[in-house]
Amino acid sequence: MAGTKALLMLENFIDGKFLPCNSYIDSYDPSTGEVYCKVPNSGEEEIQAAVEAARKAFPGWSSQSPQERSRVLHQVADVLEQSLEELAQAESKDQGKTLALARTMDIPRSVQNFRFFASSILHHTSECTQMDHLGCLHYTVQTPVGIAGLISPWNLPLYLLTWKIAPAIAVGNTVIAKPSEMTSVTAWMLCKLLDKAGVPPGVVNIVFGTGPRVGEALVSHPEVPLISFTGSQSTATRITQLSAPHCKKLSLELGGKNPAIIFEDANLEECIPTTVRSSFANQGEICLCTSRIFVQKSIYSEFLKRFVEATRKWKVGIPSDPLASMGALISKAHLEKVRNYIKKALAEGAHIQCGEGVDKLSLPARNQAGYFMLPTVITDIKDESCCMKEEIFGPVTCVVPFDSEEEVIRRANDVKYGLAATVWSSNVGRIHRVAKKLQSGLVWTNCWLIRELNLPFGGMKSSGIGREGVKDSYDFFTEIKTITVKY
Ligand SMILES: NC(=O)C1=CN([C@@H]2O[C@H](COP(=O)(O)OP(=O)(O)OC[C@H]3O[C@@H](n4cnc5c(N)ncnc54)[C@H](O)[C@@H]3O)[C@@H](O)[C@H]2O)C=CC1
Ligand SMILES: N/C(=C\C=C\C(=O)O)C(=O)O
Repeated sequence: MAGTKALLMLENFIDGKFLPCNSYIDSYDPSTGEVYCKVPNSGEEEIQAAVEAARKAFPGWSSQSPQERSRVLHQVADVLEQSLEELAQAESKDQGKTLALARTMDIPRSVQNFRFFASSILHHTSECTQMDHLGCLHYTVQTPVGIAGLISPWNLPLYLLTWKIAPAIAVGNTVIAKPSEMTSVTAWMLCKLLDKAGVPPGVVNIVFGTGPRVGEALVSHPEVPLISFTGSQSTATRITQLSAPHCKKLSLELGGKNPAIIFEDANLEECIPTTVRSSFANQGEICLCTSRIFVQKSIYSEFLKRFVEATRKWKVGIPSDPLASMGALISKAHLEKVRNYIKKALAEGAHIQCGEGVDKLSLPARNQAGYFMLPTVITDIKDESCCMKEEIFGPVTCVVPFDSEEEVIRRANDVKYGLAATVWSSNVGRIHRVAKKLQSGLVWTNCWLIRELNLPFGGMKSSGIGREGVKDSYDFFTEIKTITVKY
């Protein structure tokens, strides 16, 4: 038809070759609501082909020296860096995030992921003990597990996919990755760059499709001894059930209901802009985003006034708008899910200080069908509300007062999640004391999202199992063995 744009057709990448699929899934541009891409709707057949390719490549790749694998990973980082703009444009169009965020966060961090593990792989040491009285020496060795199954989400597509691929292949595994069917384009673009970077065929295989179909085929495959997953708790439960008969190694990085705790001695000049960003960055679609803000009563009114003013300046716009702080949410269904939480809050008697249903969102005509909403601040809401207990994963945050340190720690911990938290105070003793008592795997104090890749990343309680980082990822993607030598 006249004016019909050609759809972007993705293909699976198996054994270093692009292969078509016999059925496809529509993939949407979140800023327009239009189908612009077709993603392979793969299944067991494609997973079996990927397993055969990964199995064939494993001996060669795992026997390479760390130095050689490091060299290849640096080359992957180089080609990603050279394609930064193209990748950023694609990520923004596919996920709905602003182009500015893709340029400054998503793609640079994808590059860093490869560089980081290319370096760290050269510095791991093993352990050794002596039993001289028995004439024994004991030492450990760590070897790659084999074929790593990697399942990544739609919120930080290339950023989180490479956070799994890089360590997995750095230690000598081969991988089968399944990105989210909603954001598959940059993974497909990565495949095109792997050959250029000298990654041997079969080392990285990317199979596209839905979770229940191809995701479960990957999770259930007996030759895939390990699954690294980031996404929702419900899916993690399913993956755990399916992998249990095979006793697979699992890393589950799940969601959060992250508190910000703001004491009366906080530096509000720093706290407010950072807490706006921690609440609404990437449309609030980051597992580390703040969605509960506890403010000490003596400064509650001042904080709320200034926080609402600052939130109203957090501009929603089309992703290519250089002035936009926030783009479109990932899907129509997700937008409705987030909006329903706001309706539930209103039904419980809460107040909407700004955003959805209060302020007006103006968009160009071609973006009216896009999945946009305003950053929304809810107050006068009870701790028992679903908006204070459940992961909304959108640009919605609740602001509530508290009196004492003991009270706020109890309330902040009173959720099933335990991923991240921020604490704001100029009293360093209080910072250490509160941070230690919070049930969170990550606590940022007087800041947010300053990432130290060398240290463990992950959550407790329903926020997941396992950690990722230099030693944690190395230990996860390898099997450790203790060898005793009697002399
Ligand atoms: N990073 C995080 O913490 C994320 C949390 N979420 C939460 O999950 C909610 C639902 O988002 P979804 O995209 O549906 O997340 P999801 O957990 O269903 O999807 C994440 C990945 O898992 C795959 N998957 C889904 N079902 C599967 C199955 N049965 N077996 C194997 N793989 C499967 C998906 O295809 C995707 O690649 C969000 O609203 C948010 O609350 C979603 C994405 C990221
Ligand atoms: N796992 C997620 C974010 C990780 C961020 C990082 O490693 O810096 C998520 O949003 O699901």
